[in-house]
Amino acid sequence: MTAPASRDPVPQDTGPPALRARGIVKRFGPTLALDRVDLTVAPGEAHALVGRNGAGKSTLVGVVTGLHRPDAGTVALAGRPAPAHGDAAAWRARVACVHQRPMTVPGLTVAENLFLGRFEPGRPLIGWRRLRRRAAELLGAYGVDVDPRTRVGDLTVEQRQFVEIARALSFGARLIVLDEPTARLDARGGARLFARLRELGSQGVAFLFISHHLPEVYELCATVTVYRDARHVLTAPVADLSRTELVAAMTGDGGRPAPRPPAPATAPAAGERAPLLRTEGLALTGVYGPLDLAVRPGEVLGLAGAAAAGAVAVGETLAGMRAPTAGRITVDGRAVRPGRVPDALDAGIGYVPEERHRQGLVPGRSVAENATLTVAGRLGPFGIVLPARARALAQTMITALDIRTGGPGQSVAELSGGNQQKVVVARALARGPRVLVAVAPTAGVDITSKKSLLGVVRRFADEGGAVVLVSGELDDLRICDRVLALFHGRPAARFGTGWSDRELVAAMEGTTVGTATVPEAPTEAPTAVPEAPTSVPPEPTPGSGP
Ligand SMILES: Nc1ncnc2c1ncn2[C@@H]1O[C@H](COP(=O)(O)OP(=O)(O)OP(=O)(O)O)[C@@H](O)[C@H]1O
Repeated sequence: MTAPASRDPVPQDTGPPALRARGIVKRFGPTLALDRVDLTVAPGEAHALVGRNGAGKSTLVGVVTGLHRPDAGTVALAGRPAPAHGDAAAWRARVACVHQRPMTVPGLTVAENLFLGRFEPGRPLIGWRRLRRRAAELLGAYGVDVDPRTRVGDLTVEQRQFVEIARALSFGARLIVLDEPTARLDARGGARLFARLRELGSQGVAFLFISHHLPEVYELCATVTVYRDARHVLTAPVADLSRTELVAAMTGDGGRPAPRPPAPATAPAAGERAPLLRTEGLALTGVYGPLDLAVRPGEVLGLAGAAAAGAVAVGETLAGMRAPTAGRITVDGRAVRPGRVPDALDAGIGYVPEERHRQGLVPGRSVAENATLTVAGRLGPFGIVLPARARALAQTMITALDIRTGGPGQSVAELSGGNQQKVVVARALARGPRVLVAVAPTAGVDITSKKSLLGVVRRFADEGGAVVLVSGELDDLRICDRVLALFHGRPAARFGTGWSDRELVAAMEGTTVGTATVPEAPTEAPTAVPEAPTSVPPEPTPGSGP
């Protein structure tokens, strides 16, 4: 991405900081989300802001982008005081945030989105043709190769992010906040994004980078700031801080150990080896298949691949969210009616969706209500939910999954992103499913919680459940007994335990290296039934995994 020729490149380390936040305090009711925190980002600097779920990162982003009014403290952008709270246009001209979730309007074209909010009332309207031409010029100037007539909803995540960055820069912003920008990109997409960010950085554009993925912090950023429990803990050059030191700063000394989660309600007898979940010829035309999967009790099957690989759609089909065009699904030998969520639930399939904001949570409801949504029928007579019972069940889940919340009665909308994700997992487990289908379960979850959450998934299997874990994250896939890599919806390679990162990434990208087995038939089911339970790799430890 190259800046337009008219923009003078700003040399690094000159001029006032791109961002200077001092003594920021922000409360939400009784919650102190930020306690006198500071943050300074130099021009052209890529600055990481890291911390555990609930540390206050998103709140700080809200304050420095004009979304939240701080209770105390000052914000200056490029040496000038930040605009007044509520003056959205003025904020947009100074700083922009590229979120995990699209902020662009999916139904509008790229051109329309680029010029959204740019015309003030009373100013002459611009013709569509001119709008498209100007959009093409703007995209060209920033090196974004996208047709301005494309609907934003039809863009890939990567293209959408580039459009959002180009849009922000065209408004004049020289500070861009990136909130987990690589969470939904594959490895190549992430590399392309970083390359463009570096280019922009060399032209003086500063980035505030929020990520739970520590290797990315080391790869992209010069400086890192750590917040913990609403406080600023440290700011240091990334090169001066080892991974262990960084994790220690994030977790502090009082890192709570992950308690054991409740066992699945209907754990099958040990030694039962018939597949619990099976698919036969499962296919969704143009997306994936046909697929023959077989997952036994005690097993975690990984489906590796980004959304484009069809892996997410397989998960959605198993959960009844999508009707397949062919094939069938059985749980414990019984056919599950396809395309219906209630039937999948009744068959014992628990589901952790990818898009927790869209599919996962009811925002206005409490943690207890959300966590127990799928078990309402069991929480009291005649379908009446007894709040005390719901709260008690939710409290078990809060403890088991280390959900940082004021209590079961708190609204989920008030939780940090990572803690919301844990509520989604809690809900999937609340019903005591026999099969768990989890799509990108650790997205947005901090390093310590990630470990405990993957531990929960692994234990669910160890206690007799069957798991299908759909993810492009290598750390997620490390807990799997077997991994099937999909490419364009077809099995590209399968692995037992002990694969190398390079092998698996290559398989997800459609090439094979090393010891991967390329399935001849469209099946991943092992030909021989293992005699003993497959070995479980050790859980990632803080410091050894991101
Ligand atoms: N709108 C809100 N109402 C009430 N409390 C809130 C609200 N937004 C955030 N909080 C609380 O403020 C604290 C900080 O949350 P924040 O979202 O800033 O954390 P975070 O570091 O971004 O976490 P994550 O990594 O999980 O996204 C949390 O305790 C959270 O519950």
